[in-house]
Amino acid sequence: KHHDFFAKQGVPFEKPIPLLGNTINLILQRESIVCLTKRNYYKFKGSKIFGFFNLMQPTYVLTDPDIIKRITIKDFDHFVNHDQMLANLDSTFGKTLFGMHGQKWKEMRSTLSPMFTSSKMKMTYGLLSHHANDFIKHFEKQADNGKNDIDVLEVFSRFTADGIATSTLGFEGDCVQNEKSLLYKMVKDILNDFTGPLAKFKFLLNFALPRLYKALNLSVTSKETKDFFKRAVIDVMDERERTKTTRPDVIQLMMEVKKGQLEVKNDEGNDKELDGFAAHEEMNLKSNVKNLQEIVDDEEYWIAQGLIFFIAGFDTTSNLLQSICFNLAKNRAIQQELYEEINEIVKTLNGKQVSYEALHRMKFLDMVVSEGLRIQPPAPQIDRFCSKDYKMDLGNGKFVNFKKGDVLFLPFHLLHHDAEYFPDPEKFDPLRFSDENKDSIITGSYLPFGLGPRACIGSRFALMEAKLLLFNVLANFEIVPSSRTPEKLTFTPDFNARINETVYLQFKRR
Ligand code: HEM
Repeated sequence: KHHDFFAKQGVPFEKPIPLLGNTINLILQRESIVCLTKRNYYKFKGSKIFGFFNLMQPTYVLTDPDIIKRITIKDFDHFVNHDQMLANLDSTFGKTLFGMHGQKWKEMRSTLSPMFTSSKMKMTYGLLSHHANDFIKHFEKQADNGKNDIDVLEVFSRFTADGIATSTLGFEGDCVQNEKSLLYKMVKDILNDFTGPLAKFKFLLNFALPRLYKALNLSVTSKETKDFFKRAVIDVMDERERTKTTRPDVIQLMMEVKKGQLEVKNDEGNDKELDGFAAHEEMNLKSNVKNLQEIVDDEEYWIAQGLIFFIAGFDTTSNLLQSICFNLAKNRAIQQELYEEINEIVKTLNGKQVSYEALHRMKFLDMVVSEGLRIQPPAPQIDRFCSKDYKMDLGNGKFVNFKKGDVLFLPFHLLHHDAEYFPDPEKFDPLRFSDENKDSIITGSYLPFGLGPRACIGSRFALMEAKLLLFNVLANFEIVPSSRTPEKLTFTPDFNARINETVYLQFKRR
């Protein structure tokens, strides 16, 4: 039906096959979405944009940083939302910040953003650093018991699950200390809800036959998951209200929002000096408040936010930590330089935990984390949905007319690995982010947390968590490859493009 969609616009594309479009290799699980897009990224790079048939859905792939900047920042009003498909997939997901649309999204975003400023992060830092201590003790015990070849994603997932539970949801998860932790089982189930084989089937069904999907009343989030977040968010709020207890976490901030006691100012409480290079700077949305009361009174919205903070926060950060540790094990000189920076601080601590300020002032640590986010961005691509027609000037005498309903892809991973923006892109080189070099990074070519008003709301939390864990791990252990460490990291052959290999590493006590 849409066969000539791109041809009419003069946009280059690869010939699709009926029904499956350009996704045959994805469906047959032969290659990942990243590898699939990569071929055409280089073939059509000169055109700044190319077409891709995601099954029957024509999707524009943007390859030019300047165009990405215009779509995500300057002309954001035309591209406020993500693809509606996600909201249709699951009604709870539709109420998360990620799934919300238009005016309601704007109001929710400006309501939630004060929760993620650096001043609020400092507030939750104490809870997190307590977990970092537990984590190190656990690692030491493992090392003493001779267990020294560790699946790093598994342990880091346990740490990030505990981190999100304690500082976002307001309870102790006990995932690191207790192998059989209930929360960790829940976490695995949630991940499976969204990435398991049944989820893949539901995604496909919703994509190919949306009316049938709706008629069958299917959803991705299971009843157990919804019940869990109801208990973790609504019941906890009620309990605190009843017992008049408070705790420095996101639930508390949500309670303040509900009562209208948290001031809604997007740029409040940020400390640029302490934010990492990759941190997203929140933008003022200037939205007229129309729906806020309706949102605040609907408990489904708060359950949904608990869910999205968890999904968006725990898997991404643990994947980032996995890739950084992998690269540090492979690049020992870089690891040594980072250790020396850490050790300078450790010497001043007298056994105490590093402070928020000292952690965030560490330059080399920030460079290593920024490079980790470049080489293996946990979200390898993201979409935008055109909600108002838009004529894009490609700057080479050509124009593309985006129509309401069009879907666009921003291929973060490919831009991060494009030698035009990052020379010798496969090399793990934190110096790209040194004071001398970082200003030459082109906006729109480095997007680990996305760009513009819709970028990741939790970037400061993620950076704080990753830095805190790396600090503690490297202060106590040297990371070395084991005989089971993979040579390189590749992607799962599917749309999720997760790391395919199990990354085993050894942690030697210093
Ligand atoms: C290394 C860790 C993380 C990475 C790489 C990451 C990356 C991203 C990306 C790429 C987006 C989409 C941005 C766009 O469309 O331009 C996003 C959105 C989002 N992230 Fe993160 N994220 C991380 C951690 C977190 C954490 C810790 C939280 C919460 C505690 C979080 C909450 C969210 C939410 C709620 C959204 C949707 C924002 C909206 O649509 O307004 N993320 N993230």
